Amino acid sequence: MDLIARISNHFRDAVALFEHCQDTLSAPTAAAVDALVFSLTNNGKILACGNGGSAADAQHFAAELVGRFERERLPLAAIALNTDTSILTAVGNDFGYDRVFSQQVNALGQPGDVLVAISTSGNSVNVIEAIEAAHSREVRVIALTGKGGGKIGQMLTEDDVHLCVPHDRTLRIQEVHILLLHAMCDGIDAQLLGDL
Ligand SMILES: O=C(CO)[C@@H](O)[C@H](O)[C@H](O)[C@H](O)COP(=O)(O)O
Ligand SMILES: [Zn+2]
Repeated sequence: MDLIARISNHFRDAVALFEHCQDTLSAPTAAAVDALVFSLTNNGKILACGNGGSAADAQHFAAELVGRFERERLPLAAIALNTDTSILTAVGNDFGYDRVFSQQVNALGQPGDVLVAISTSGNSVNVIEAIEAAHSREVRVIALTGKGGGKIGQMLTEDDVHLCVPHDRTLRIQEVHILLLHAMCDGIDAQLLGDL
């Protein structure tokens, strides 16, 4: 296959997946927005975490909440748990990489907070342990997964929101995840500031 055809296939596959997710994930994403707005307007905060590309997504999302999305508004309380290299290296070195997020959820999480847990496989152990810590601290979980949801899909409660992208390729799942996170930012702004 030539390179242009190969790239063209990425567009075709992504469009098909986006159309499918439009039908299946719009309603659960609205539930995620409600959970985020309820937390943020009741003195809660948003914790976000993930590995690799999902780490980038978590910090991207936190930046849009603390800074701004499309409109000026008050800063919103959000922290990405994958950004502090001193915490990551100290906890990773002293206790193991599996604990790098749960240690921070245990340090920072309060009842009423929300953990946005991002894992395309649903099987990253440090994200799983962060969800366990969130459950033990009455922190609601919004999980962004793919590949059937993995172990994370099995451990979520009915208070949590599961946004599982029905695809097996990490790159496609990540592309939907960033759309979902942007849709959440837009939904939060619409709830707080009114429709554009
Ligand atoms: O961005 C990519 C691949 O597109 C990678 O960096 C990817 O995020 C990493 O392999 C992660 O460790 C995968 O973890 P997860 O999504 O399965 O939790
Ligand atoms: Zn990637």
